Amino acid sequence: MKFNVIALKMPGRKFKLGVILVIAATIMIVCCWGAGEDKEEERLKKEDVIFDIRNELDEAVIPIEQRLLQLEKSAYFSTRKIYPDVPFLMEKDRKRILITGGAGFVGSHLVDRLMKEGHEVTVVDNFFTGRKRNVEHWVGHENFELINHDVVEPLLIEVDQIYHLASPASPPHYMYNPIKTIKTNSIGTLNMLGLAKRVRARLLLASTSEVYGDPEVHPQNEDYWGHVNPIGPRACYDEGKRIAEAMCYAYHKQENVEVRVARIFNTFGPRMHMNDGRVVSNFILQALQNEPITIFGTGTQTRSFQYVSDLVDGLISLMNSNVSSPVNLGNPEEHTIQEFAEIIKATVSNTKSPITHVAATEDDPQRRKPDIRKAKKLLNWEPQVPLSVGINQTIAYFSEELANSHRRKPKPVPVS
Ligand SMILES: O=c1ccn([C@@H]2O[C@H](COP(=O)(O)OP(=O)(O)O[C@H]3OC[C@@H](O)[C@H](O)[C@H]3O)[C@@H](O)[C@H]2O)c(=O)[nH]1
Repeated sequence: MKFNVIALKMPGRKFKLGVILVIAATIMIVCCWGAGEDKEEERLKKEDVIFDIRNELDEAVIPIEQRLLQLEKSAYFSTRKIYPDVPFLMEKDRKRILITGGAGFVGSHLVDRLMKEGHEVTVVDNFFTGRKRNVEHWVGHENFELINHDVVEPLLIEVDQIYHLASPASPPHYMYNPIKTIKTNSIGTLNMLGLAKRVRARLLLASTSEVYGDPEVHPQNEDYWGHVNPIGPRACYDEGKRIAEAMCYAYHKQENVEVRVARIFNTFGPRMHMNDGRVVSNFILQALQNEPITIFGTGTQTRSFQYVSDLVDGLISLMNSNVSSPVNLGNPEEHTIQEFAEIIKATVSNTKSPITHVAATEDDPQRRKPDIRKAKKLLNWEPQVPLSVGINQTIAYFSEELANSHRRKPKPVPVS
């Protein structure tokens, strides 16, 4: 408008100047306009580039985020343990139970049964022959506790019942450190009886058919006093268990401690140690690996084998009974060791193992078969699992153990 005013006031030259100014202004405006357009274009381009980068980043990041989420979920579920079903017991029915040697072969099966009944179970084990893996499926459960402790040292813990199983039980294991075996069965039992006395708990001692030694009475009933060599290689165990029984009855008489004594005959089943050294695990492992089945001596010596679940039933019945005198727990089906080797050979499919004889062991009991009339009458207990069923379960267990141990074996280093 100002240009026009000038132009109007000064016609001629002034008009030209006005026109020039108008043109210049227009050019400026157009230029500025053009520059503005360029900037806008640039901005849009930049936005496009940013958009593209974002898209590419999203494409790369989203799968990573999803994978992380999956990993988080799986870590959560793998650390969140699924326990076997445990019923809720009312306070008056729920017992606090201590199992010494509870990570061992028999002990761990007893743990399973008592946990599944809904009791509070504390395991004490020094892991000499026991293994954490036998009870690891309960670790972390609110009703379960695992204590690494040697019963040779005193222990103070509030419980209602004590199953005292702590002791090596296989001949090569208990002979490996005979002094320790004696200490475990004598001092260990003394400590547990002292605990039972203090907290007014009932104690069940896992004694053994070995208290009958190399028996002159057949089958062995609870009244038989036994035939034990007190200075032989087995003495650490059979005399150890005899003193443990004597201690139980001394505490019972003198201190009114409630005691139960189970004389356990040969027992077998899953969770026996690969290096257990007893006849059942030895023969099965030899047959599975096509190695010679080694009979110690002539093979005419006899044994009667019970499956571990039957023993667990018997132990619980005895603990909860009012029978304070010793009770045999075993399966009376008797076999010579030669027969037993043949049974294993016939049951392990496709085995090429020959049956061989090696030197007899010193003081090996020649005949053993439990008289279980007392358990039948007073506990209404007798074994339920036939030998063939138990053997098949145990073969399946050791096959799996062998497969796992081969998987775990390190690969041989190639020779360069
Ligand atoms: O490889 C073997 C192992 C063992 N045997 C024989 O098989 C028989 C049984 O021997 P084990 O080692 O299995 O067990 P034992 O009967 O000698 O002792 C057992 O008795 C009862 C329990 O208290 C104990 O678990 C254990 O001491 C013995 O006659 C033994 O000499 C073999 O012929 N070959």
